[in-house]
Amino acid sequence: MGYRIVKKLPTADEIIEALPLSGAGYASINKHRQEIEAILSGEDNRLLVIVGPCSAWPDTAVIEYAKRLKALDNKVNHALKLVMRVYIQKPRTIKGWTGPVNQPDPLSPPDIAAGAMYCRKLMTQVVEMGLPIADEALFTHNARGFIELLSWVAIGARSSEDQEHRIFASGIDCPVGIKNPTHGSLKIGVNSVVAAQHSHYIVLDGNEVETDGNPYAHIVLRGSNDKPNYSVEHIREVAENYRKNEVKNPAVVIDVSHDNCMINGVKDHNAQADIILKVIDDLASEPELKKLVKGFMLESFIKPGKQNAETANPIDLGGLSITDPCLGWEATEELLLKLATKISK
Ligand SMILES: O=C[C@H](O)[C@H](O)COP(=O)(O)O
Ligand SMILES: C=C(OP(=O)(O)O)C(=O)O
Repeated sequence: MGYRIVKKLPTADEIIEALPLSGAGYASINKHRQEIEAILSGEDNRLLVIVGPCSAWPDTAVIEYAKRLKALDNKVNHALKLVMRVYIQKPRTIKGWTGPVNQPDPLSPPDIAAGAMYCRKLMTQVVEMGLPIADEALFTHNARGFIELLSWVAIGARSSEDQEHRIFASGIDCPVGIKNPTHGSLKIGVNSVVAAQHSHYIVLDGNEVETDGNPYAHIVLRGSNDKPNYSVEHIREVAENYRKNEVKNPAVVIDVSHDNCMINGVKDHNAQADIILKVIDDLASEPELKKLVKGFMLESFIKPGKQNAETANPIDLGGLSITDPCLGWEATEELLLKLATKISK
């Protein structure tokens, strides 16, 4: 075999038993999922905003961010449904740190047992604060113990055409946003949504299993090849593909980070705020498309920008991203207050 066993890991049951979630925590997840489903189906007119750090590290800064987001939520929840990114697993374009779930200290060697405990503890703490949380379902074979804690799940741009990820999305009881693939085809992005909305037969724990199909699967536009895809034309192309495929609960979320915030080949975290406001303005004269756009995603942390964990000396532990650059807290707060006012008019 082309691998070596490093050590035995705790089972998902052992991790859950060591770091349980309260009954109130589970009840709040159910309520958040239902509210997000109501936004996606058009019953609730609020905008879904998935916001938070690119990667959930370090835990102290993530908790500090969650406290600030919770306080802001009290001011904007009449107009916005905030969901915090607690992203514990990171895909890479080629290679690099794959998130705290595998390496809870990015400056020390991987330690998956410690990573599981770090992530479950962090996620349960944020859920117990009453905030809904989101993560990318990247390592799907390793999902139990984390996936139940989420109120919104992403399938990433590098995974969206992958059959295992589509089928995984079809079998989870949680709204799932599927990114357009990195090469940008919106037709393939919509195909992924259609696949996730259908049921599939798979092998699971030695059983033949039929998944239910996920009626709340929707596309997330994140740009491609250094170019944006949040224009009215791009949204119209999704709408046409949705119609042809009779997609249930047709919805689009626009991720204003990633290739959507590229300026001259570099991610400009500050551009995220302007893009959201521009999309809202552009949609004002497109009532049908406006109905389709149910929300936004942005990458935001306490401090603006990013640092390189390998070269930073000393590393900043106060909420400065070690993966994609993030909008800082002050700019995030200003943007979300402005957005809530703008859409309430
Ligand atoms: O959101 C994070 C990154 O865009 C994604 O993980 C890829 O990162 P990389 O291009 O730095 O590898
Ligand atoms: C990696 C992410 O996005 P994408 O899959 O769009 O690159 C992310 O949202 O953290």
